Amino acid sequence: MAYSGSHDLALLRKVVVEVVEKACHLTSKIQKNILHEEVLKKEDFSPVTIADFASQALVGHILHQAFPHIPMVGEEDASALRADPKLATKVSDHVKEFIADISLEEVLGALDRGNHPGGEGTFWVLDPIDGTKGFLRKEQFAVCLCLIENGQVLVAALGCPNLPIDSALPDGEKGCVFIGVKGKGASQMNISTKKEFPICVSSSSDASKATYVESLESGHSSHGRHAEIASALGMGAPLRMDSQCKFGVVARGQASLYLRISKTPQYIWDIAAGAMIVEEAGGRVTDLTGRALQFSLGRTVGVAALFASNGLIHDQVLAACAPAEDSSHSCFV
Ligand SMILES: Nc1ncnc2c1ncn2[C@@H]1O[C@H](COP(=O)(O)OS(=O)(=O)O)[C@@H](OP(=O)(O)O)[C@H]1O
Ligand SMILES: [Mg+2]
Ligand SMILES: [Mg+2]
Ligand SMILES: [Mg+2]
Repeated sequence: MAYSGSHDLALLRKVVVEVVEKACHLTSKIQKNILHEEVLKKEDFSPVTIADFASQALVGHILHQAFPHIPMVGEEDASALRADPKLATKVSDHVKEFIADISLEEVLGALDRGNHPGGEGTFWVLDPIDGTKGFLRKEQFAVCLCLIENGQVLVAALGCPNLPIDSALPDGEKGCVFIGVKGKGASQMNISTKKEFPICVSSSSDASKATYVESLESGHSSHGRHAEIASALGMGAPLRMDSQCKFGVVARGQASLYLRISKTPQYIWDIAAGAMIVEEAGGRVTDLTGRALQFSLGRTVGVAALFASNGLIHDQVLAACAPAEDSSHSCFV
């Protein structure tokens, strides 16, 4: 449906793509030589690195300069860095490579812009590095940014620095940005050449011939439950990959289904940008009962289990989910 609100979507798109590209360059550079002491463990034992912090500070600062009145929901904040001045300086030095005159206090302030609670209204949603474990393995990760207005994602970009540009050439050139604009479709841009082309989901309605994609880490979603659903649909082995790159590969038709059956409510920064890009590419994203995801509830979407498909096989997947799922809050099996 066409957007009829007051935002200039073309301007938003330009800023979103530029800032995601910058964050891709910054994070890719850090990824090459990241040191053990540049990785911290969060309270939930998940990793966070100087690259996550630098990426959020860079994006938070640029967005604040361009749109001072729009708040941001971001995965990270500055609390760990305020307690570790040496690490804070490292982060600040990386951000300074892109914004020469930024001070350490401005870097920390830009990071803390991520503390917005979400809900109704207009705000940015940022995952400065999605798939931090993939980032540390030197595999897939994504910089994920979108703008949400009253629960609707208006503009979204997924920067995927290590994803092959052409899925038929897995050893070929890497680095793409997936872009979606509400009502205007989705596209894929080559990070180095800036060449861009429209993308669409796969046109196959035969679920048994479809490829599905899931998280690499079995702790993030239930590989066992996914396998049961895939088996009921006659599908073969999954493609495994870290991060919201999974939404990108569904959006460009490389896979027809992304299953994410977790046990904890999913954060909006892990889902919103990728889900909108799949929908703009012609696909569908719902919980396991077929309900649309809600991005106006706060920092999570309220459900633990969801999937993205090419749309054509969506009802078959819902039927395959139904026997064991009496609600969208499914559990590990
Ligand atoms: N236990 C558990 N359950 C559910 N979800 C979790 C869990 N642990 C982590 N996370 C979130 O998963 C995000 C990474 O998801 P991925 O699909 O990239 O995982 S994987 O790396 O492919 O395994 C990851 O995002 P990042 O923190 O941005 O990497 C987390 O938000
Ligand atoms: Mg994390
Ligand atoms: Mg994430
Ligand atoms: Mg993250």
